[in-house]
Amino acid sequence: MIEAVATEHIRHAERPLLDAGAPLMAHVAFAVAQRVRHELSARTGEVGGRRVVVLVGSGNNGGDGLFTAAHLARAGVRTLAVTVAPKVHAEGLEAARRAGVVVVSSASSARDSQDALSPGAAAREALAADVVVDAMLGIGAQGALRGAGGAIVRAVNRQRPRRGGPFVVAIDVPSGIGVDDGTVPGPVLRADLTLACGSPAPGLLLPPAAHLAQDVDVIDTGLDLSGATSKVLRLEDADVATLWPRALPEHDKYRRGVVGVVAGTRAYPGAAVLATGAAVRSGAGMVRHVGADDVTRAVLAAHPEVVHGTGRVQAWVVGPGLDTEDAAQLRQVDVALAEAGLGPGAYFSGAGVWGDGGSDGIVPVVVDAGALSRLPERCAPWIVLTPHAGELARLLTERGVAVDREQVESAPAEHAATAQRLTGATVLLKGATTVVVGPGQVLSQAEAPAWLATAGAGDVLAGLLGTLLAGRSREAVQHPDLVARLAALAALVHGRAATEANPGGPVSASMVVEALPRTIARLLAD
Ligand SMILES: NC(=O)C1=CN([C@@H]2O[C@H](COP(=O)(O)OP(=O)(O)OC[C@H]3O[C@@H](n4cnc5c(N)ncnc54)[C@H](OP(=O)(O)O)[C@@H]3O)[C@@H](O)[C@H]2O)[C@@H](O)CC1
Ligand SMILES: Nc1ncnc2c1ncn2[C@@H]1O[C@H](COP(=O)(O)OP(=O)(O)O)[C@@H](O)[C@H]1O
Ligand SMILES: [K+]
Repeated sequence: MIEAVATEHIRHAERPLLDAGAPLMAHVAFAVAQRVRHELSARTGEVGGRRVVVLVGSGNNGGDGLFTAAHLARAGVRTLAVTVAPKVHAEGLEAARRAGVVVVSSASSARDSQDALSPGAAAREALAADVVVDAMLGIGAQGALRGAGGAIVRAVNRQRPRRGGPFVVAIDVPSGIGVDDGTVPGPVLRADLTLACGSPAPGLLLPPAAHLAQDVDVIDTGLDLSGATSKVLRLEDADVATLWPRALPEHDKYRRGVVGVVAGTRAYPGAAVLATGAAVRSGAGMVRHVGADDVTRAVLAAHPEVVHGTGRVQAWVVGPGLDTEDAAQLRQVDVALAEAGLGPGAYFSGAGVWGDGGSDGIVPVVVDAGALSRLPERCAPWIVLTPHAGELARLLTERGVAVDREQVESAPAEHAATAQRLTGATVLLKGATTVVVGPGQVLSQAEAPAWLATAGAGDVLAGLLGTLLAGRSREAVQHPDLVARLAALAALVHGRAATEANPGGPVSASMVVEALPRTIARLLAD
């Protein structure tokens, strides 16, 4: 599991080390220089004589960059440091100059001096380099990258080819991202490699900034972050075996978990086929489908093991392909929501109301697509909402927070957290990076290949999550912390199955369903 702790905790953890004189910046610079040398040699076959441009800001991130430049120059790299602020880290500057780094300034105050380089010219230098080191801003960033740095990045972004071009290494974060919320308030140089100092900042895991950070590695600076409370988590493949509901010899099909799926209409039978198929193929003990007869016929033709009609379940999946005109189906959605412990109009007033939780009547529910409009005013945390950005915007607007899809996409974590607060439910917001917010928890998963943005993929995710919640139904109700993790687990496996279905190429939702059993087996064996 990757943990990105809020930058206030990083600051707090740095303090005692810096007060004790620990050479953190020297350590970071050495590690960054090592990686740059490694990349140069892997990409060009040599280190000496290659060209590196280091973009240097006013704070300690710039200091990291200047000491990195000094190391590289000493290794024979032709190193140009472009400062983007009038004042930069003094010792770093001296070290860089002493080592033979060519230092020029793009800051507006330096424009008339001999060592000045216009942002346009600096951008050309950067584009011609083998490696660019982005050391303009770290966790001290406030708002959009301003001044010469912003101008250089805009110019580079206009001309940088999609493939080829310089390899960009960001120190700590790509400069100018929202370090705690993952927003992208202005120009940012997309990094091919991000070397986080001590701990990744939350913005490296949260979209849309996460898409600009790509490959993230952490330089261990010895920070003690054990007291950090505010964080973003990302599950890794190694976490799957710990969280997955195991098939045990003493389990019969009921104990393995029964998933009830209320999905599909005559207009959209495919959603029911995909959601039930995903539930079956991810290992549910039994899957029941509730819907019109001809929809069930389509379901049974594809998955004969599905059982038609209602009965006891350990988790519900409601909403994929739902017809909001179908009164019978909507009634069944309301029944499922009522079985979560909170019927329409009911209020959740603390765990005590539900005794020890996990009694037969209380089961987790995945609420997708058409069923999102049936939510009670307050939900238990074991109700998991699975909207995409457009659906989340609608849900928030209905609850008095008027936002559109673009606003949700520009700050997904914030809007998912608002929805979590307003509903009480756990919220899984789908996207290229999927964000899950439960009470006091934020997780982010980025396994999905871009090919997964295809019709029906969301139905597959809902069915898969249904199996996970059914398999750990009681625990999910008794320990709601588990619910957000299971939702993130579903997103991880969904993304991995999409890759496994056709590595590097197009996938259909049905192909993802097909790939689930072998993907899960591989992840459990890892
Ligand atoms: N964690 C660890 O173990 C270690 C961490 N270390 C490193 O320290 C870094 C944090 O350093 P930091 O505190 O000096 O902040 P940093 O981001 O360099 O610069 C802030 C300065 O930038 C400016 N500025 C702000 N916003 C701006 C904007 N939008 N556009 C333009 N300018 C803007 C603002 O100046 P102002 O404009 O206000 O005068 C402010 O003074 C951290 O990211 C990591 O790299 C290592 O050195 C050691 C081990
Ligand atoms: N750009 C993308 N890259 C990777 N995965 C994506 C991207 N966009 C969406 N997805 C994933 O594809 C699925 C689409 O779900 P959804 O929009 O509900 O589709 P549908 O309603 O057709 O089933 C979600 O799991 C989402 O996380
Ligand atoms: K940076």
